[in-house]
Amino acid sequence: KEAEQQQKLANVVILATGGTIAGAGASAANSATYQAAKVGVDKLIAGVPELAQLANVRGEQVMQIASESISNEDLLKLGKRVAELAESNDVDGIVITHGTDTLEETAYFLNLVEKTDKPIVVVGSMRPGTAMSADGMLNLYNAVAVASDKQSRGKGVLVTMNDEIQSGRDVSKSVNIKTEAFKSAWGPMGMVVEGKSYWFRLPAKRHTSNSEFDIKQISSLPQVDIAYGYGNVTDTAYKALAQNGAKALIHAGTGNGSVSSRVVPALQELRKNGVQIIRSSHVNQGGFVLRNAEQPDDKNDWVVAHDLNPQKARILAMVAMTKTQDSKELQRIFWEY
Ligand SMILES: NC(=O)C[C@H](N)C(=O)O
Repeated sequence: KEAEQQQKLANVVILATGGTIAGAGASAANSATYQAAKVGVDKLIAGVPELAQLANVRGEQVMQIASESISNEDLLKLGKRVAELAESNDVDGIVITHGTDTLEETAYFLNLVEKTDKPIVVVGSMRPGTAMSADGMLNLYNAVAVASDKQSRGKGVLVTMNDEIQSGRDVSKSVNIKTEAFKSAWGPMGMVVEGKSYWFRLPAKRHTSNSEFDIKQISSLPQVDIAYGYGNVTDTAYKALAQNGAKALIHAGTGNGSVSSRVVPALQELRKNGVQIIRSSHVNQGGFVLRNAEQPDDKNDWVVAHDLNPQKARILAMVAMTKTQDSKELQRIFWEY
């Protein structure tokens, strides 16, 4: 009977990378003061015995770090392991436990480079497992539920936080102290309640199987950096980043991705020297940067990130520049993904 039941369940692999979901604090009252990346994947799985009713679950520890320290090499390592598992006949879905600080970057990266329709769900928590009202257990339970559900196939990389199913492309950490930390300007795709998914929308942008990018063909990512726009800004950071080898600079601009008159000449000069200039916005609720609005992008040969926030624009620029150095191609990619 038990063997029969196991055969019916989906096979889900949990790839653990660290973060607060694997964090531990000194006491149950420590919801914000704790160390991330302390608990191993087997202990995480053992902490939620109900997972066994959703799927045949096994875990792998890919790394054990706080997500603010994730490097491009870490992204590639994780991406390649996900691709291997996705190709395996005995894997139906993949869950990635991850720190929340850069979860939106990793989820978007995988959304761009994994050539599979199998569900890939990235999940984290805002409180460590040792805290009162820890959110990691339920978030993980929800992630496994979504990853084992056939309805989740072909919808791009997903993020389950706070009972919501979000698109890995759109979602962003918007608050750093609440459990309802993850928001998308365009709304969640669905809800997951008591282990069941309820879907409301589909992503409109290219992703996974329909993407022109493939992790198996990417061996390194170019250096792309971000510089912030604000009152009284100077061009020092932009120039220093370029001097240090940045192939593209994401301008985390004010409002419409506007650029200070004190910075414009340096960016025009950098573009002439081959550095790609990509205008995004650092507004909190989702930017919307259009070509030639605020700045003459056609004349300057700059690119706009449209609705991608600066950190997501960095991910897309890196992935795109593994294939093209042409600014028009880059802009086409920024519209399509
Ligand atoms: N809530 C968290 O996971 C934050 C932690 N600094 C991390 O990203 O690893």
